[in-house]
Order: sequence, then C-alpha cells, then structure tokens
Amino acid sequence: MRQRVTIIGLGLIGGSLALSIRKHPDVHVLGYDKNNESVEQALKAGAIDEEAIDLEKAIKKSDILLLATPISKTIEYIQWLDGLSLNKTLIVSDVSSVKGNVIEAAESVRNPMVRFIGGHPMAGSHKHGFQAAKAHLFENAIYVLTPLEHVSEGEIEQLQQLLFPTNARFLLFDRKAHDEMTAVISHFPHLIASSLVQQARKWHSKHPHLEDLAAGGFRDITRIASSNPALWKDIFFQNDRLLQQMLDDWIREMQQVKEMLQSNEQEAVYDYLVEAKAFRDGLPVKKRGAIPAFYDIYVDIEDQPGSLHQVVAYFSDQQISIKNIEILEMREGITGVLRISFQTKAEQRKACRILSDNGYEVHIEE
Ligand SMILES: NC(=O)c1ccc[n+]([C@@H]2O[C@H](COP(=O)([O-])OP(=O)(O)OC[C@H]3O[C@@H](n4cnc5c(N)ncnc54)[C@H](O)[C@@H]3O)[C@@H](O)[C@H]2O)c1
Ligand SMILES: O=C(O)C(=O)C[C@]1(C(=O)O)C=C[C@@H](O)C=C1
Repeated sequence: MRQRVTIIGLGLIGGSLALSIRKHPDVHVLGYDKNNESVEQALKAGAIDEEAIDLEKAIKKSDILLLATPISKTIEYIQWLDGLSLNKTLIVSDVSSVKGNVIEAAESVRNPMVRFIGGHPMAGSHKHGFQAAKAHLFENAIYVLTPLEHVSEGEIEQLQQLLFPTNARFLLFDRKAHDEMTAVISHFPHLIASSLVQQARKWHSKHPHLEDLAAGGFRDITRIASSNPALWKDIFFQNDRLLQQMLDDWIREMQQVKEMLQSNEQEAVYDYLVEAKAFRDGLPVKKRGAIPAFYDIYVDIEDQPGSLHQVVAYFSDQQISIKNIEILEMREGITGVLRISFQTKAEQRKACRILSDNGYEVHIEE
C-alpha cells in the first residue's frame, strides 16, 4: 500500500532524507519548511511530491512524520502533536543530535495515535540548507533509533523500511547512552575544534603568516569548526550537563599533561601519546562499526590537471567500483593525497596493485 510521509524541515538532513526516501516507488512525500525557498528547491529536485501547504491536514493523512528541524523546534512540534485529533496511527521520528529533551517531550504526549521513535543519522556536514542535501549522505552511516517503550517491533520495522534507501545501519540505544556517546564522540570534539580555531585567531594578529602554515593537521582537526553555529549552539545547550562534565574532565587531564611537561616527564608524555594512538588506530574502520566500513588506499598524485582522472580511469578499465574518493587537504600546492575507498578488501588490494604497477606511491593503513 502506498505510504504517505510528511517531512518538516527540508534543510541538509531533511532534504537528504527526502531525496533518499523518494527512491521508494510506493511512497508519497509531502514537505514543509518555514523557508519557502527550501520547499521550492526540494520540489524542483524531485525530493518531495508536493508541499504540505496545510500542515495539520497533511499530517492527519500521513502514516509517518519525520521532524528534521532545529532541536528546540522539533520539541515544539512534538508538543503540538498532542493536540491533533488523528484517526489513524502516526509514526513520528526526528533526526535530533541530542535525545534527552526530545524523548522527554515525546513521553509527555498523551495522544494514543502517536508512536514516537527517536532517530539520529550519524552523518552530516559542515554545510546547511537544502542546497547541501545529498541522497547518499547516510550511506554506510550508523542511524541510531531511540523508540519509546510502547512502540511495537512492527512500527520500528516500518520506519526502517522507509529509511532503507539511505543505506544506513540501524542501532537501538536509550537516550542516556545516546547522549553520552554523542557528547564524547561528536559534541565535545566540536567544542575543542572551535577552541583551537579561536586560539589560532588570537595568535594571528602577532603572526599574520600563521594561516599559511595551517596545513594538514590543523585543517583535519578543525574542519567541523566551519559548521552552522546556530545548529551547534542548539546542540551544546541541549546536552549542556554532559558537555560541562566533559570539560571538567578535560581541564583536569590537560592540567596533568601540563605538569608532565613542567617536570620533564618525557616517558609519561610518550606513553600518553602511545595510548591515544593505539585507541585511534583501533577504531573500527575495516570491520563494520561506529565508523563506516571502507577499505581505503592513499595515493600521492601530482597537483596538475588530469591526475585524478588518470587514477579513476585505471579502476573503470578494471571494473573496480569506488565507494568514495576524497582529496585530503595536506601538502597543499606540492602533491595531492587522494583517499579512495572500496567496499571490499579484495578491491582494495587489486586497486593498490594496479596503481603500484603504474608507478604510483600507494599506502594502505593496516
Ligand atoms: N548537520 C548535521 O551534520 C546533522 C547531522 C545529524 C543530525 N542533525 C540534526 O538535524 C536537524 C536539522 O539540522 P540540519 O543540519 O538539517 O539544519 P539545516 O539548517 O540545514 O535545516 C533545518 C531546516 O529546518 C527549517 N526550519 C527551521 N525552523 C522551522 C520551523 N519552525 N518549521 C519548519 N521548518 C523549520 C529551516 O528552514 C531549514 O530548512 C537538527 O536537529 C540536527 O541536530 C544534523
Ligand atoms: O561530518 C560532520 O560535519 C559532522 O559534524 C557530522 C556529525 C558528527 O559529529 O559526526 C555532526 C552532528 C550530527 O549529530 C551527526 C554527525
């Protein structure tokens, strides 16, 4: 049976979900955004079938509602649903980066027709708005679901079926585990990235050439500081208690590192770095885990027109399919480093052999 889905918020995440879901032949997608331009872009791109002009009417006819607005707005929409008289079950999900307050709002909803399943695709970008949306944004990403207790297995399955074309991998957690893990792995690192940029900004007035020296390391570790400040302000305040706890721990740890430096404890500093490297290197990149499962190779190429095309041509000749390709911002102006990802180890090994045989310097992270 044809399902009707309404998406509120057609920015980066809502737009990407819409583009992906529309691959189902039997799903009719209605879109709503407070910004008319986003609706027009979504219609033009074929991400939605029609605009939800009368939102209440659209929701009443829908089977599934996806909320992809800023977190505080998502909470307001959930509260508003309580007052709607619905005559059929409505599965409601969101995409919020923090779950505590969202789940609390959903638990206060007394409307028996509303079945809330929290959602959080662990993929995104530092860009925002529909123009940055991509159908493949969530490919191989973890998609966390936090269903309320009364939600049935069948309803979770129905949502997963709808989201199937995202090619994401679903994991179920409760709100506490979700918010602690995202604080550690996403929210706190974001704060640190912004603080590193702030530090560089202050030193910049003394050393105007600082920006020329900002090469691979600084750019890698601070990319996320270019994200949408409004979104991140919202995330920080939604998860403020845990962020403060992490800041306290971090300040304490930095104090210990400072003391090691002051007392010339070279071995202790070395051990600190070794321990961090071991954990970082052990993050699951090869088996399916918290980080998408790709088999990567790194290739040095000349920074000149045609170099990238030449590498890609070797793979298309041999029918090796590339899962992802990225130019790493290192050694700018000298050589480029390409990170090329493959789905299988066999493809990774074959690609490595072809390029090595053709004189390229290729690296594989073991
Ligand atoms: N950006 C990321 O990397 C990322 C990743 C995963 C989850 N999220 C979550 O996704 C949600 C949306 O973030 P985004 O990055 O897509 O932001 P975005 O700014 O690209 O999109 C938000 C959209 O919501 C619309 N909107 C705002 N208030 C509205 C309202 N009251 N009614 C209707 N539409 C409204 C905006 O016009 C905009 O189009 C957030 O809750 C965020 O926590 C973001
Ligand atoms: O790739 C990025 O730019 C992101 O910041 C994505 C990222 C993350 O921290 O990994 C950011 C917030 C979301 O809630 C989920 C994913």
